Amino acid sequence: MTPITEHTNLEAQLIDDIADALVQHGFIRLQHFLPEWLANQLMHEAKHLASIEFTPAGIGRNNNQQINSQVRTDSTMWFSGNSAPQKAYLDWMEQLRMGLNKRLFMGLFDFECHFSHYSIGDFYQRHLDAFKGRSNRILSSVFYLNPHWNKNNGGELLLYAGEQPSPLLTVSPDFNSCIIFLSDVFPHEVLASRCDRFSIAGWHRVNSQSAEHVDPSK
Ligand SMILES: O=C(O)CCC(=O)C(=O)O
Ligand SMILES: [Fe+2]
Repeated sequence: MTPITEHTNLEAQLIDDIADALVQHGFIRLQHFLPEWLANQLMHEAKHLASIEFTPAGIGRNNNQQINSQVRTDSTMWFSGNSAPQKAYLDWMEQLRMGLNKRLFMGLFDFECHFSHYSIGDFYQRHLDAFKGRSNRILSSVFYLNPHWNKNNGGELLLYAGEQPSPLLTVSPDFNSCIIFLSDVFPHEVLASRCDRFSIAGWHRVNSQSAEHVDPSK
């Protein structure tokens, strides 16, 4: 296996493609997003930590986080950056942050993310990750860690165009694939999963100090 210390760089071409897609469509779906060895290590870490470190996902703000099992039932663990695979993922997303700022002047300030585990029957109802002008979350990304996912497993992410009732995009949570979208543009939901489903949900944010309303996400 390739050692985790191997230097990984996001190709300029990939950042160009992401930037172009965000301008044109507001989202992009990517296969083979990370080097295979890194995706594997993240998958193993998620599976290992799921039973010992993950906790029921919260909804709401910092000090007033409530678990609302009507809205979502997954379990999560925020990245601390303490393990090599977490560091490598954060580094990858940092390169994306800088690349997008350079190309699109998005003013992205930082990135935060958590592992998610949806066990059998878990779902996340239709929601927006950010409300226009009221959140510092700008760009949502979901990276998937599920080899051999098939249609019978459910657990698709549905992405909607605004209030439209039928989805714009149905995303199967396939291993090493990723979806990136503008946080305040696309409502989305996770259909009930019929298998264990692992992912990393993350947000590139602008500086909350300069946001009109501060809306911490964790
Ligand atoms: O896991 C997914 O496909 C999406 C998760 C999500 O929407 C979120 O965590 O905000
Ligand atoms: Fe979301």
